[in-house]
Parts: sequence; structure tokens; C-alpha cells
Amino acid sequence: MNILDKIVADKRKEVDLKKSLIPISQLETSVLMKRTTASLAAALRKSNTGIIAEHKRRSPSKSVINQNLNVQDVAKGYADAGVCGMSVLTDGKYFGGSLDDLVLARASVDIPLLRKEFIIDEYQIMEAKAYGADVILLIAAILSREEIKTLSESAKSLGLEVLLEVHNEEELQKSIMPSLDMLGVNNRNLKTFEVSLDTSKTLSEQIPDDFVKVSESGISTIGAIQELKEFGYQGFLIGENFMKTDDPGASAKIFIDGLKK
Ligand SMILES: O=P(O)(O)OC[C@@H](O)[C@@H](O)c1c[nH]c2ccccc12
Repeated sequence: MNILDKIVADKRKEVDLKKSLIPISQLETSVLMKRTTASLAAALRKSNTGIIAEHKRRSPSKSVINQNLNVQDVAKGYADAGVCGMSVLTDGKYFGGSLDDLVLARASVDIPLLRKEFIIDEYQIMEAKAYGADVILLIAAILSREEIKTLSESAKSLGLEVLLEVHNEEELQKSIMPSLDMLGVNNRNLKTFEVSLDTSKTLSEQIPDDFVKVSESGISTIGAIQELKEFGYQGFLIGENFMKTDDPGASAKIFIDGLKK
């Protein structure tokens, strides 16, 4: 079994367990259910820099990245740096994240927050809203077209935006539908962990113009962003490059200031 299949198999068990312990009716009582959400797509469209900065403690590809940070400090640091949005990993087993990280980030900043998770069930979308997300990630590699449709429509009905992630042409072609807001191209193959920015470059022309294009993973230089912009990308998801430092917010600020020059 490849790593992605393993993650998804574990996720199904986790979601089934949580559903039986914390029913949706309970999630609905969160005060965060009633709030108006912020738009990441709009923030990216009007930005010249387009950085979405991620909170990621560890990953299956890199093991430990940084376990010593306080998520609220990271969130405030990213917001002060001028990012368009923040991505918060909520998977525990493989990425060391949690829904607590999301809710703590929500309590600290007003910028758009993306729940970075392996979403396979509408229950997780309810959770995303109840714990303060504005945007959810859907990964085409683990979902059928029908599932992408149901899940994205359910997100939209809660006022959440949808970032759909693809890694190849087949995933892209099966996924295009109006209930998506942003199309992300993951430069990292989630099955092999190979990273190449060429993935974003090759797929860019097949992404219809009505979606905001986001390039994800393996981005560490200003030059890379300048190049990706020429392929029509307006959003850039960066995790490790910031998280590996002692002060991810300060690192993001230096990076964003560099982009403005
Ligand atoms: O740390 P990086 O290489 O800058 O990558 C960030 C982000 O793109 C990556 O964490 C990611 C992209 N898609 C995912 C799906 C699940 C988990 C993680 C991811």
C-alpha cells in the first residue's frame, strides 16, 4: 500500500469513530458556525505576493520539521508578515496537527484559514467550519468526481471556499466543476514524495481562467514564484521553508518583502 492509501485508510477509521462520539448536531452548536467566512480567493486575486503560509510540525516525507512552536504565535507572525491566508494541518498521525491548532489559529487572526486535511466525508467539512476554517482542501487523488461534487457543494452551502488539489492531467480533467474556487497543483507527488515545479508549469494552461491557480509544495525561492507567476499562478502554498526556521512569521516577512522589491 502506498503512503496515501494508508493515510486514507486510517482517516476513514478516525472519521467513523469521531462521528459516533461527536455527532454533527454537536458540531453545529459551535459559536464559530454562525460567523461570516473570509475569502482566500479574493485575497489572492488582489495580492501581488499571493503567499499562503502553512503550519506543519512534521510530515511523512520530512519527519520532524519543527515541534517547538506555538501555533498562535505562528499564526500572528504569518498575519503580520502579510500573507493572504494560512494553511493549518489538522491530521494528527502523519503531520502532528489537530483541530485544536485550527481553533487556536482562528482565535489569533482574521486572515483566511485553510483546513489542510484528507477530507473524505462531509462530517470533516462541518468540523472545518465549527473549528474556524474559511477554506477546505479537497484532494483529487483520493476522491471520485462524484465525491468532489458532493463535498464541494456541501462546503459551499456552509460558506466555505474550496481549494481542489491535483497532481496530474487526469485528476485535473475529472475535477473541473463550478463548485470549486481555487485549483491547486501539488508539486509533490503524495505517493512518492517527488517534488518538481514543472508539475505546476505543465498543468497551468489546462486550468480554466475562472479558477484562481495555486502552486503548492517545494517552493523556497523568490525566483520560483516569479517564474510560476508567468504561468498564471496567483497563490503559492509554502510550508517547510518557513516552518523549519525558529520564527516562521519573520521568515515569511523577509520572503514577502523580497517579493515586493
Ligand atoms: O512544505 P512545502 O513543501 O512548502 O509544502 C506545503 C504544502 O503544499 C504541503 O504541505 C501539502 C500540499 N498538499 C498537501 C496535502 C496533504 C498534506 C500536505 C500537503
